[in-house]
Amino acid sequence: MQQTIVVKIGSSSLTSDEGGLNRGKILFFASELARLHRHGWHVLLVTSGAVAAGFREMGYANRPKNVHEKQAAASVGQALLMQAYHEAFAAHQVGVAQILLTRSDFSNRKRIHNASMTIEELMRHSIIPIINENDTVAVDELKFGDNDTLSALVANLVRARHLVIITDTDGLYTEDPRKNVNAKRIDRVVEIDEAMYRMAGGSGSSVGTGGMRSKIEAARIAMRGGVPVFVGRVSEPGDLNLAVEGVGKGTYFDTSEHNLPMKKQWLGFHSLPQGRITVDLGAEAALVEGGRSLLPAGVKVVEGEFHPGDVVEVINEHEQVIGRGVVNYTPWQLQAVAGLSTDEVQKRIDVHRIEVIHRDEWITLAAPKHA
Ligand SMILES: Nc1ncnc2c1ncn2[C@@H]1O[C@H](COP(=O)(O)OP(=O)(O)O)[C@@H](O)[C@H]1O
Ligand SMILES: N[C@@H](CCC(=O)OP(=O)(O)O)C(=O)O
Repeated sequence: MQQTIVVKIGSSSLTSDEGGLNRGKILFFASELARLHRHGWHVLLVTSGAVAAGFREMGYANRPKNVHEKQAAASVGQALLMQAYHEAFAAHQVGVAQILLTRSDFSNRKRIHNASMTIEELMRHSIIPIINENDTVAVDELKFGDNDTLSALVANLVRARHLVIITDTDGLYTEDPRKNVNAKRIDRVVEIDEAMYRMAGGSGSSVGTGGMRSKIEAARIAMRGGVPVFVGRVSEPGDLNLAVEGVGKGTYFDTSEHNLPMKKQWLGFHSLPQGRITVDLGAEAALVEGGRSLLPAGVKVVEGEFHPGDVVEVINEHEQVIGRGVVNYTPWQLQAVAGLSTDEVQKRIDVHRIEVIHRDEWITLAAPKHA
């Protein structure tokens, strides 16, 4: 069976700070990807660069910050981006297709199933799907913002053998290497913790958006889906092959212990929460460290209009998201019994299940606290 590889290329690798596409770089990446394709891989490309490619043509001097300006620039730039890839891949007799996705597509089982069927059909015809966020319709709170997270969700969706995130630095450093020349590269990561997020700064260029922080977040999502990740530089012919062979210029995120069942992947990374529950310290420890269910006693605040069976986000007393789960109560039931012992709850209301969220329908999203 052919193996699938997802490659994400960031704006900083395709364009310049002044805007506009760098055609030389597009030709280079197309030849690197075509090489993998020839070697028998199913290749999926997740590419940024639409806003960066389009803003000059729109008449803006710099990358716009306002959402509508960005969306307009992206709709000009997306066409330029696809045209450039189409020409570049045609030189290798490889066809390409455009797929634009938003987070809400991943939350809807039917839509994501359709996207996945389309991708399979394209791959059967040896066509490379080129994926970007659908910037025109993505509303603020649903936006991936950067494409790192999108690439991880795609990699989990197609059960990729590898996710390669190409950027303009050769991996994750102990600090932003643009700010501290003495920062050291981390060659291999087996577990992502809070200390790692603290090492990562924002974007180093004026065209990129996510910085290393969003790459770590992407690596965390992909690792939990069982997909190993490489984050680094691909700048010389053959570099992409080296990255896939485990000797690339970058950081490798290992997956040996991180395989989540599909149901929990959906819960954690694709579902769209319908409400928020704030829990106390004891409940946080029970959920995150004890692997236990959430009981009414630990509930402090209930927000949103959800129904039993919906997914809700759970936050701690510091307003940090600690995870998500399928809720068994309506908001009014939960408000009526928040903070009460199980005996008290059973006296007051009639619920199908006593657990607010059962541990089998829960996923922890907070990074482990050690280090
Ligand atoms: N700890 C770190 N290690 C490596 N790079 C970092 C770190 N913290 C911040 N960065 C910055 O992240 C940038 C890459 O992210 P970004 O500009 O968003 O690229 P892309 O467009 O490829 O997504 C690097 O140029 C670097 O300046
Ligand atoms: N969808 C946007 C992606 C925004 C972006 O800059 O992302 P990235 O370069 O991955 O940090 C675009 O194509 O411009």
